[in-house]
Amino acid sequence: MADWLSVPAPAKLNLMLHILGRRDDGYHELQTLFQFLDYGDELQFRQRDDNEITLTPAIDGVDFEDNLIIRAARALQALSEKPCGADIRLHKVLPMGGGLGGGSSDAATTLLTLNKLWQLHLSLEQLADIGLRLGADVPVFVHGQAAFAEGVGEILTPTPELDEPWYLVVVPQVHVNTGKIFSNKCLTRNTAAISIRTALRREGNNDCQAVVSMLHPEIGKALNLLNNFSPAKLTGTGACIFSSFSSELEAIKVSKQLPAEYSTFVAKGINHSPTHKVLFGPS
Ligand SMILES: C[C@@](CO)(OP(=O)(O)O)[C@H](O)COP(=O)(O)OP(=O)(O)OC[C@H]1O[C@@H](n2ccc(N)nc2=O)[C@H](O)[C@@H]1O
Ligand SMILES: Nc1ncnc2c1ncn2[C@@H]1O[C@H](COP(=O)(O)OP(=O)(O)O)[C@@H](O)[C@H]1O
Repeated sequence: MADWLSVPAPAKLNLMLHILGRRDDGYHELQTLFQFLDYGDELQFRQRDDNEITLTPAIDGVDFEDNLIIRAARALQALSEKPCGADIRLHKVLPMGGGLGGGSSDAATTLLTLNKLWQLHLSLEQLADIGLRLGADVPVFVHGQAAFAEGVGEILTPTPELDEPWYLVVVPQVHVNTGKIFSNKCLTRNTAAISIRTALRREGNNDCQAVVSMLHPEIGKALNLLNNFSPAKLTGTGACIFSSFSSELEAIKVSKQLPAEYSTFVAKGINHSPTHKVLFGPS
């Protein structure tokens, strides 16, 4: 029996998120700055000689074939001429619908790992194209580099020069439906394009913040509270919010001053995905 291979699926933050317009297919043109966190889910893979894919444990409320891990595995199986299967274990840490990209990161880790185990020799570009069909955020996890993203999130310019602070992330106990935020009539959709240089100065906002705070007042409340300590922003379409700090200690200190009912974690911003470090070695 083959050995288990453990591979991380990190979270991401959207350090800014501007909505520039809406395309004919309903998707929105964005500008966003992605950075990874040294915090996330963990997947374990064991190759099988038959065509079976197993996944344990199941995620509550997500059907087996709808799980992005299974959808990613199926997409690669369809491209293989020989039988290829895998047993997959998932240690889920990231909140679902939290704007931390957990599902997309799980999918990207699955694409990268099975491409290697099944010796499919697909390029990162090919895997990112497959990933984009699973979700707009999958390509950045496949490429594994902090990046400024345009289009619907698939036109990526790596930003290795981004500073790597510590973040305090607050996890409101709310599930935000991304589609509902993008279809809300109050959403701002006409922000002027900015340069990467401006984004790297962390001057951008999150255009979803007003609508998300209106639909989920508890998120607005958490933003106001965290703003008392350090400027706070929403990641993606929420629900999570974050502030940056120059040290881990400072972030922990603020987390201890928040009401006890707030669920929080502290993590470091990183420009290179730990998934790539495990699968391809240090860059
Ligand atoms: C906007 C971001 C920023 O990171 O939000 P989060 O999901 O991370 O919060 C993501 O790109 C989201 O990516 P993901 O969550 O994979 O969204 P998808 O499944 O591709 O799309 C969900 C729905 O959101 C809308 N959508 C998504 C992305 C986009 N650029 N324009 C859109 O209008 C579409 O209605 C789509 O049906
Ligand atoms: N492996 C997975 N992990 C998380 N969510 C998944 C997964 N597979 C499918 N989903 C679905 O994708 C939705 C978005 O999940 P997630 O990526 O965690 O949130 P977000 O895009 O807000 O960061 C979930 O609500 C769930 O229905």
